[in-house]
Amino acid sequence: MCTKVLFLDSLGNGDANSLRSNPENAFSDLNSLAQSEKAVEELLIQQTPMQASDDHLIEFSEALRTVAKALRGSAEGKALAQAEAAEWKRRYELERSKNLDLLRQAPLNEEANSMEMDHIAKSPRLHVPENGKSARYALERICAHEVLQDCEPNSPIGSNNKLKRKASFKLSWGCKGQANDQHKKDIVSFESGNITTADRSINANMYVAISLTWETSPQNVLIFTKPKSTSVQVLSVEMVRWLREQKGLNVYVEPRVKAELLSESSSFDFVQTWEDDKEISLLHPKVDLVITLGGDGTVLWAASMFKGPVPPIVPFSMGSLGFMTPFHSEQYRECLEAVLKGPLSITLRHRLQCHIIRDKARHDYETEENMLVLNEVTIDRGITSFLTNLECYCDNSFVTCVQGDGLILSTTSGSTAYSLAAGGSMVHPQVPGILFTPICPHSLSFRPLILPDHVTVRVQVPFNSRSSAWVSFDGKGRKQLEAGDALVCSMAPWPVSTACQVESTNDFLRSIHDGLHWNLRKTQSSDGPRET
Ligand SMILES: NC(=O)c1ccc[n+]([C@@H]2O[C@H](COP(=O)([O-])OP(=O)(O)OC[C@H]3O[C@@H](n4cnc5c(N)ncnc54)[C@H](O)[C@@H]3O)[C@@H](O)[C@H]2O)c1
Ligand SMILES: Nc1ncnc2c1ncn2[C@@H]1O[C@H](COP(=O)(O)OP(=O)(O)OP(=O)(O)O)[C@@H](O)[C@H]1O
Repeated sequence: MCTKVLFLDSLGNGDANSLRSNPENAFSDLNSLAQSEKAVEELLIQQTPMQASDDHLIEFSEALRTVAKALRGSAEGKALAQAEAAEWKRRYELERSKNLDLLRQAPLNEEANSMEMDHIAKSPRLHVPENGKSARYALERICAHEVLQDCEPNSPIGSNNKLKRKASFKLSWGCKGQANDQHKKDIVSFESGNITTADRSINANMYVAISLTWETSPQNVLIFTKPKSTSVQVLSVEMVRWLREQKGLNVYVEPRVKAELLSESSSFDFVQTWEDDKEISLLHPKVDLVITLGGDGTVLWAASMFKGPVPPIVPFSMGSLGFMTPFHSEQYRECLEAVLKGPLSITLRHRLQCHIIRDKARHDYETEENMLVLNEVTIDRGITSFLTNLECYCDNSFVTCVQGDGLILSTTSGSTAYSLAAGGSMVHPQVPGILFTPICPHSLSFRPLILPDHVTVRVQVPFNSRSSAWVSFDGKGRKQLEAGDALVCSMAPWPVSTACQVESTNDFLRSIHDGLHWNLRKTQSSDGPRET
């Protein structure tokens, strides 16, 4: 009897605890559980005569066997999920590094073909980051801005006319951690116009005000406008004319806007556009500055046009809310004068890169394209009435299973959008992090989380899910996730810089005060009881 009690204790507590404390050992735990279960059976067979007269003992032993089976089932499930998570992670990392390599190589190869070595010799001073990068890095920087092609009016974006330099700029960080707040530290050069997130070892929280200084004057401006708005159309006509006639800039617009301008006057012939959406990928090397006329949706739209680095964006507010649109359209001349002259304060907004991995295409080399979001990626139940069943992993750790209407993975920029409506916290857009916000979870204890920016989040629809789920990217481009499909999401290396009216923190606070009337309350009068 004593032996049985000891055995019960080790099975009931020891194994379950080791599973909790060290999930990597799930497979070895499985073995020990299987052995334990077998031992229970053997014990029951050996001792049948004695237990036949002891009904309670039999009942107890059967209960024990059930517990052992349940534990084994759970450990099996966990081990499989972990093995699968590790495999997804491996595949994702492999693909990610391959894509990054391709990205790094692409401009260099293109440039090597089209450029003479004397261009390199003539290239201006380099600002290599202080921590030092390889010669290859330096060569990339030299090459990057030399090969950009200029376009004659009316020619499509990609046509090769003559070599032209894209305007270069540099960013500097006002460092609050120093004794003197005015201290500025150059982080990286932007001669190629490619803004890439700075070294992660830098304590991002120490840096507050980021300022952009033009090293050469911007020449090419791309304007995105909210469609079907008369006020926006009127302003765009005026602004394009001013940019050309007063500032002598090349202006690019979307094909729809060019048609609108031409219907206004044939003198807008100088405005450049593109014919084929594929040419949009050539926008970045051409454009020094992006202007948006609309609300936050137009900023999201503009950012979505750039699948890699994004030129600085100057967002004019012509909508109702405007968290990312600090500039007033009435003063566009003064604003643009100041921006073109520089230096200007910017908010460096992080983006998430998202990737769907289809179970059906598990063994295919080709996978779906990466999506970049400035606000958030949402996984929801779509039109089905079933609860979502979403298994979430952060790197290799199981986070939780979302049973409810869905889940929002948001940037800190998007923290004031859908995530806020679902109960997530508002976070300053320059704080690095990924918001993990459930939508109507069917559990009282499911509070939103904020994860660090270096993690990879994987959301998977399990095979036993009752329904599929739907993914949308900044509220657009809905895609279905079938059972077995997964969405993998991590911080993208290409942030979006938006110009500030005053400075990043000031603009953020103004937007939550003006846009949301955050914590607006009548001030209590002094006319009443006081602390004595
Ligand atoms: N329940 C909700 O609050 C809800 C539901 C769906 C989508 N959205 C948001 O709408 C965004 C798409 O915007 P849209 O303009 O294309 O669609 P839209 O025209 O439907 O506008 C959605 C609203 O969200 C605001 N918004 C967008 N980004 C914001 C941000 N970063 N901070 C604060 N407010 C923001 C816009 O100003 C707009 O008023 C999605 O990314 C999502 O965040 C919110
Ligand atoms: N250039 C564009 N081409 C196509 N669609 C666009 C473009 N710019 C904006 N949109 C879309 O138009 C919609 C409305 O845009 P936006 O949010 O800028 O204006 P708004 O709704 O008036 O602003 P607010 O919500 O602040 O009142 C968004 O869904 C956005 O994606």
